[in-house]
Amino acid sequence: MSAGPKIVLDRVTKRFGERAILNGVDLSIEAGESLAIIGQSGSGKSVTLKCILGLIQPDAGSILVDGESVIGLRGKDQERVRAKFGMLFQGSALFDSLPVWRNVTFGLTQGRSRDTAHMKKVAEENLERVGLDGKILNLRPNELSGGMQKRVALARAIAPRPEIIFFDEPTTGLDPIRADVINDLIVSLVEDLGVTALTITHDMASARKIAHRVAMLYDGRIIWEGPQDRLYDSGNPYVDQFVQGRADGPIR
Ligand SMILES: Nc1ncnc2c1ncn2[C@@H]1O[C@H](COP(=O)(O)OP(=O)(O)OP(=O)(O)O)[C@@H](O)[C@H]1O
Repeated sequence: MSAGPKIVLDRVTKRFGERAILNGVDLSIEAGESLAIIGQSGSGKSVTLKCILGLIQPDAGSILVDGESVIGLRGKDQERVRAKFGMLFQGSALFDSLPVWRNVTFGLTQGRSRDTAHMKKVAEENLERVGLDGKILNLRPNELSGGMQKRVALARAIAPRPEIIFFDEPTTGLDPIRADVINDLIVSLVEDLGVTALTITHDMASARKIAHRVAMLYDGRIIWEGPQDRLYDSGNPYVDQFVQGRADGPIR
């Protein structure tokens, strides 16, 4: 493993047809760091994430994970890099046709049944880590509340013990109290498991709580980054307008 940053994006660009979405994104995330990317709808947060995950190929620039270029990887190399990643999807993305325990262990078994007793135990351990009781092992996700589904999705994301976890809008769809419970859980998981975390969100309370550092994406670039406690005191008019949700300001 390299001693440098865990993830580095250098002048990453991506256009779809005529539209330049990423226009030279530079970003560096240290091992064990939690970084949140904020930005308007359509600013390219998900595209950035997909570029790192290898789901979208950037047009130019480089993306390194542990010092290794991840652009254009295929086959075994791609699998090896993807094994470092865990993902909490927006909306949880659980399989309603599978019981909770199979959802949680999905990344370990790829959906194939394998040593049921052992996998149930693994699921129970991971559910415990997110504050859920083993009694829900055999329930289907659609029998659970949105907050519980989010926890099950978190348990699934951590079950393979990834080195890097991506959180895509982790609090979307939750009321402020349940959102805060999820934020607290994410903070403790990141600390306890020592993972590197990258979150994309429009929820400022979540960004401030989850992240050590926040970066704002605007007009295809990272226009500001700083410690989370500077978010409301950034001195940057774009960040100010965005975090305060004002209609007037430099953002059109
Ligand atoms: N595969 C694609 N083909 C064409 N356009 C795309 C594709 N993926 C994303 N886009 C466009 O790129 C822009 C940025 O999308 P992206 O999903 O990254 O925004 P976002 O910042 O994550 O927004 P939100 O906060 O609403 O999720 C959007 O205008 C979107 O329509």
